[in-house]
Amino acid sequence: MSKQNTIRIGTRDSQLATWQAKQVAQKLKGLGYETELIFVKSQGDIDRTTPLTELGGKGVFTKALDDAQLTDEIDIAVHSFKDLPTENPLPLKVAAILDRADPRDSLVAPGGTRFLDDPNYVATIATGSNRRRAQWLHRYPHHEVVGIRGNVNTRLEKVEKNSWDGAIFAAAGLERIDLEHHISEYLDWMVSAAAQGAMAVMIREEDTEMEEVVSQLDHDETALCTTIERDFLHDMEAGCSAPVGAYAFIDDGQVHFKAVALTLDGREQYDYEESVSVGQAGELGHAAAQALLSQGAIKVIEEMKSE
Ligand SMILES: NCc1[nH]cc(CCC(=O)O)c1CC(=O)O
Repeated sequence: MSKQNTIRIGTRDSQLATWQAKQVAQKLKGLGYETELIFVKSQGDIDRTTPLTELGGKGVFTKALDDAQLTDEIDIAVHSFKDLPTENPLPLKVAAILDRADPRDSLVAPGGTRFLDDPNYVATIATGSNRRRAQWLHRYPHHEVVGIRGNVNTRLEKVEKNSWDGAIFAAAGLERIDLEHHISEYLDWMVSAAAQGAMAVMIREEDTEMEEVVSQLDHDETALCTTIERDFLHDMEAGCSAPVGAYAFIDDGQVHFKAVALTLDGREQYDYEESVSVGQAGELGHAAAQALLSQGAIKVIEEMKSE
């Protein structure tokens, strides 16, 4: 790739996706490359009402970008890594995983969070995610969880308009577009989605020039942690809409990993927690899936498959 050629960066057109693509553009500029943004609408963005679980699940947000890449309309695509299916049959690959932002889930509660302390109050919480729903109901079995769809901005609007007590958002999504003041509480007890808060840059598999360019953006520690998380998700064979969480972080040469799988109603929860040295961490995601499946989490997967 000669530096005078402009790198065409494909992105969805939501505010968050645009912010993320601009971040990549800025980093590439810092390395001396010219870039241009190309906006691509995904089915998930066009149809904003059908629940994601019914829209065909896997890849509803990524397919349009994949197509644009395969037809050479764009050179690279910027994705929220958690939106990328763990299996990819296309001749495309992730060439860089960027330094992770805040991985946590957060609660937006326009009327405050005091209701959380009242064991008799039947709160209504909005989320479109089975993972968030199941973990919320596990902790607050007397609450009601309702579905919500849309990008970060439209979901926030819905929370302001409805009489729900709260809605759950990825903290990174709100922070990136300067909406973190809406966060009422960080849900430190909730296990995040695999790769939440991390961005991935995709290239065409054969594009060695782009690979050389983009791999300069890769962040070793984030790559290791998100690989463990996604190995776990993959082995749970549960897909992106499964009530499964996974989070790894590195501290002082140790990888700390937490994984969780729940039944959709949140009544049963299977937990895994392990710390190993960085050099030993390669199989951690696979080991966690093995452990949880043999403890009975196979039930979670069977439930997902019958949905
Ligand atoms: N599910 C959509 C999605 N994909 C990535 C993010 C936020 C940014 C990230 O987690 O990297 C969000 C919004 C959310 O979950 O609230």
